[in-house]
Amino acid sequence: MWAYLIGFKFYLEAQLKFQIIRPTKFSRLPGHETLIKKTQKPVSSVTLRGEGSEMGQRVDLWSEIIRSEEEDGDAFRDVPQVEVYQRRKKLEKPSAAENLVWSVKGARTSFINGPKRDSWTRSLSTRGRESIAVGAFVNNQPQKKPVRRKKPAIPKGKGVKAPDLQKEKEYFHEVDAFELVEESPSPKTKNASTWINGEQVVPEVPHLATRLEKWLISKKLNRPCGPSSTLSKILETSHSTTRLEPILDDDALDALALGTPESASNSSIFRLIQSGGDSLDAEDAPVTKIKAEEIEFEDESVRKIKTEEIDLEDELKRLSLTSDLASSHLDYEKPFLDLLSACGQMRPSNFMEVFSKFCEPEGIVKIGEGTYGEAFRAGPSVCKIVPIDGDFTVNGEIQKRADELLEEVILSWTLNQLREHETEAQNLCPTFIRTQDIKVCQGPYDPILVKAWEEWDAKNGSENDHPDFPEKQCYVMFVLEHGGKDLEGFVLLNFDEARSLLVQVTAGLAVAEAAFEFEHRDLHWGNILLSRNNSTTLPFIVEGKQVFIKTFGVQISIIDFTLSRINTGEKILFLDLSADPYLFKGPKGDKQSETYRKMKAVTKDSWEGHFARTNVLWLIYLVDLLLTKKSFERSSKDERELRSLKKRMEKYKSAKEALSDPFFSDMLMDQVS
Ligand SMILES: Nc1ncnc2c1ncn2[C@@H]1O[C@H](COP(=O)(O)OP(=O)(O)OP(=O)(O)O)[C@@H](O)[C@H]1O
Repeated sequence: MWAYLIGFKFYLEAQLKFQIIRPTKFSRLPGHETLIKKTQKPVSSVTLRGEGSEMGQRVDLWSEIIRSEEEDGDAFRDVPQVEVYQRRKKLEKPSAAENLVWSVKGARTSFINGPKRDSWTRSLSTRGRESIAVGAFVNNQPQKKPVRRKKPAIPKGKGVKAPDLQKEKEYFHEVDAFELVEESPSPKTKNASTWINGEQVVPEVPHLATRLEKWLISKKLNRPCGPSSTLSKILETSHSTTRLEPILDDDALDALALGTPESASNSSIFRLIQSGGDSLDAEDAPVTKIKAEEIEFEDESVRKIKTEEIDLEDELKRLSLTSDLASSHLDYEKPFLDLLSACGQMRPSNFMEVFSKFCEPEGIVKIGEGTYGEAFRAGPSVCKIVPIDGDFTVNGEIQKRADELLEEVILSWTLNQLREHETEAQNLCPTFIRTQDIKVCQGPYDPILVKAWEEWDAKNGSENDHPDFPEKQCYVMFVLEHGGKDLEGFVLLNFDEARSLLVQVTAGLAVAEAAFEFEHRDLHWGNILLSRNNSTTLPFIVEGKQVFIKTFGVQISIIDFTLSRINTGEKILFLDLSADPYLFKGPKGDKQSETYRKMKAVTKDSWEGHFARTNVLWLIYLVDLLLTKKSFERSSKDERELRSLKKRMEKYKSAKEALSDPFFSDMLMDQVS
């Protein structure tokens, strides 16, 4: 037992030395007193040896913790609290002046300046992404306005007075209910794999560790800490190749609450598992499994305990780690935590950490911008940075909220499934841009990014605000495959390239419709990217049928799923466009704004339902665009063909139906040519 205590003592020293004071919101842990009470008995009477305690002196650690907490309660409350970033509220009704500003790109600030760009996009300042759970039957008829999913209220204040085990159970059930480690299988694809390959780490907050940390912090406030211990070094030099897997089921909860130390250690809150090659980054998973053989103790006396007390080491380390998690995670709002979790992170990264995985800093070049995102090329990838959760406008728009981005994250990962070549895949296409990674970042723009931004501005004249962000600013960074140039800027050489563009978009939408009841809902020419390669065909599978589509050396990628609607199999994610009346007030006769209005007519302004016809509306827009806005080598016969395609498309209800149009037939092949 003495060895147990030496280890524990070292642990405490390590904590006091290395613990960064991250004031936590203990009030968010209902019932923690109960947990402590349930777990205190088996470990309450221990003997401390060594520095700071007399040999053989028996110390009731939990009593000590509880007593000192009571004594220091007020002092502890004085620990400075880290401000929690507030999510924005829904916009008030806009002023009449704002109403005048139909958000033509480049005219976000005023009409007087005139648009800086030929094309325009929309203002969706009041839009809010919605999701609803998928029922057995999805009613596509106009429905009542969806009610935003309610999150359970986080208990405020410290006063969870009456210990009640049932409440704890409910709390954990509640936490479990919001975990994002859920799989999002497609309703119709065979690919029921997790959408992030099981890489998430769900930050369960262990009450025990929090309680201990609180005590440690209070101790740190009261006395200086000594030199580092060997144990602290072990804790510090954790391996990066392990990750956390939550296993907090009922049994584990029971064990944690009621069990002996043995049972508690056997059913710990986190199970440490070895991860594969490309799993979480070191900074994302600061967890290690300590093997007895690997531990090098400096102190000979401690060496003796090496083999017999390894479980204690594990437990102490786990406490340390989970204590870390607890303190950092309690500083965040629930939607932000969910977003972090969906991105496989414990905390936000900084920009350069992420960029450095793809290229040298000098290699970063800005390549495009949207209302919300700034796109930078980083090696073979594109990093799209979207500021979130700030309380000031960016590019004239209120910043998106973490929960809105979370849905876009889920949507992006879900669409990735359509690229997975599995033997029994029912729906497959390479049309939607591949999402390689998504990370939450924090901090001001790095000077390298600012420089890249300014260089692009000097050349192209940015419509966006100069990126001056505060320390606390958070962002979502989408790491995407480079899809090429957008249709607006891409020079189509001939009719073959144009019709390949059309067939690829149509087939891609048909596949996504079949797999996920997907509608893009914003397929303007900035959201279709094109690149040239040596391909002649690309493989698609639509509802189990394989086809090869002629490319004529041009491959397209669809981007920007902000307005998109999808049925992941478990949830329907969509943006309630009825909250953004300006979207439908674009210039008369403009094909893009007419398309939004036509969508509104089709959906009857009820956006949660599946209306595959919206995809056809964007196909018609594309044909129009090719006829009127894009110049490429074409004959009058080619133009006639395009016009009659457009006419026939008026009858189609879905991209799938459109795909069977004779216009496409000679571009769809059963076998590779
Ligand atoms: N994967 C990519 N490959 C190449 N360029 C890209 C990629 N993603 C984005 N871009 C460039 O960045 C621009 C802005 O991206 P995107 O449209 O996704 O941003 P946004 O803020 O959502 O735009 P919007 O104003 O339409 O809401 C694109 O028009 C394109 O030029």
